[in-house]
Amino acid sequence: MLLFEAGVSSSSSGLENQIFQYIDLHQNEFIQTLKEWVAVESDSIQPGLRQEVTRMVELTADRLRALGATVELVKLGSHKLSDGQSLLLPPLILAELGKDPQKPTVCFYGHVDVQPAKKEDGWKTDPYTLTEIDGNLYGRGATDNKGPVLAWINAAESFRALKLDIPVNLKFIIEGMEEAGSLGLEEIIKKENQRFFSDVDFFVISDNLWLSNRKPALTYGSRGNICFSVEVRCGERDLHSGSFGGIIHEPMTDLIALLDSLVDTSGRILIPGVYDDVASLTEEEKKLYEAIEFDIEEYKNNSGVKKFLYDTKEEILMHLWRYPSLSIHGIEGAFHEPGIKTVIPAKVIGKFSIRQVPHMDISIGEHQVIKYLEDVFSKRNSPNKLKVSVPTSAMPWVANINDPLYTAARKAIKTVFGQDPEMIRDGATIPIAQMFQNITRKSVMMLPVGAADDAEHSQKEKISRHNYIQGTKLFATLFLEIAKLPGKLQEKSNTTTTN
Ligand SMILES: NCC(=O)N[C@@H](Cc1c[nH]cn1)C(=O)O
Ligand SMILES: [Zn+2]
Ligand SMILES: [Zn+2]
Repeated sequence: MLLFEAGVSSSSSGLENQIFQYIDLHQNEFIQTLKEWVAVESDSIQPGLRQEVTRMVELTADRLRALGATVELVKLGSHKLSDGQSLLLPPLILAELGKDPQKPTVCFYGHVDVQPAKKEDGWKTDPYTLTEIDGNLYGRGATDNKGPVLAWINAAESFRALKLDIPVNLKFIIEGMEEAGSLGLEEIIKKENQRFFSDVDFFVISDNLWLSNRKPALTYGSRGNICFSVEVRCGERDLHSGSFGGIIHEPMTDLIALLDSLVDTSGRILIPGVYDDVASLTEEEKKLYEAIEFDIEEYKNNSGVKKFLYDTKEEILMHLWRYPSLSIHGIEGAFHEPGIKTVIPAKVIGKFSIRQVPHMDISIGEHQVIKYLEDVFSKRNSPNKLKVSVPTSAMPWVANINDPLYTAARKAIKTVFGQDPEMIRDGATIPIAQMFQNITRKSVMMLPVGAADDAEHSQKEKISRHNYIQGTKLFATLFLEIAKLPGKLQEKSNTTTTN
């Protein structure tokens, strides 16, 4: 069996200690860089902030160049906004550090765009000023995903600073549109499959959280997502509700009825056929849920919500990971500011999404939803215009946990955190996971460093100093563990799915 020649000797624990010491000593510098990154309002959702996303991508490229990496900024073109205008997408980073044919090649994916955040949303600290309170680093993007991206870069930097050979070749794919559905990404992965990705052995994504506040996790699945926009329009301009209220079919009333028809009070999706293709639950899979350590009270506390739809650990985990869910996100055109405005909006757009699971199909899901909404709408006898569109969608992903990449990660987690990881799936969507697996047929793993209470997308997003610094050590240790793997094994053993 061929071993990757990676310069790892039997004294690798001494090597690890040397690297860990360096990381501990330089932790404040690593936090300072995270502070500089969080200060960039790289919100990919609001068109007015697109320049900041591009600036953030360029800052990341500078950091990679400083590491010694070769960096390509790939143009992704533009996309259409709902008002018909077209907007440039930020470039995508493809970078590489090391090209030794004797070493395995690991490609790291991350994103440097963030969800919107405003102090007025209820943040206790300014979302774009990384603020340390009781060992936690609060700020938008701290855990999703600037912290983990920097942890990976810090890990490589630590080898360089210590003049140690990095035992793997590193590749990076860093995007600026993940939070908006990874626009333009799939095309590039297809295009680069025979070039940039051709020599990649392993893909590592660190863009999710542990299941617990304390216990590390390794992730082998994520849900997909179909995002829907439902537009109802009565005319060209808003109307005075004193002059027209009571004599017209109001778009908002139609829209609320449509949105209200989607889910029942138990959380069940009411669209006919939605559950038809959901993978059936096997006895073997059932046992996986029973064996997982999961503190319902802790998870509830993290959410700030008093009661969940389900009471048992198994039901909760299954409804997060292996069953679809439907969430309503917002209404464009609705008057949402404080005060009273007695208007009838002429056009409103409702937004909701369906998290998909194996073996649901995106196009079947789209058709089911469109047909259902048209049926519900037709029963209202409204003369208004209904338009349903799908701005973005992504497929679910499940990997084979017996892949050697997972073995390497388990060992690295045990070394750094002193305990075995919880093997988990994630209820969120990482569009690139299934793209990597489908297109490249290589091993894909998600290795989170953030804890369950990191409040991704929320008003108190944070990463703890501990997790950021231990996460940096984890990635450095992973490089060493991957270098010890038997070569070429991964060709045989990826892409098998476990539902
Ligand atoms: N950190 C991952 C994440 O939050 N991903 C988004 C991606 C997405 C899916 N549909 C639109 N964006 C998520 O909401 O899961
Ligand atoms: Zn993310
Ligand atoms: Zn996110």
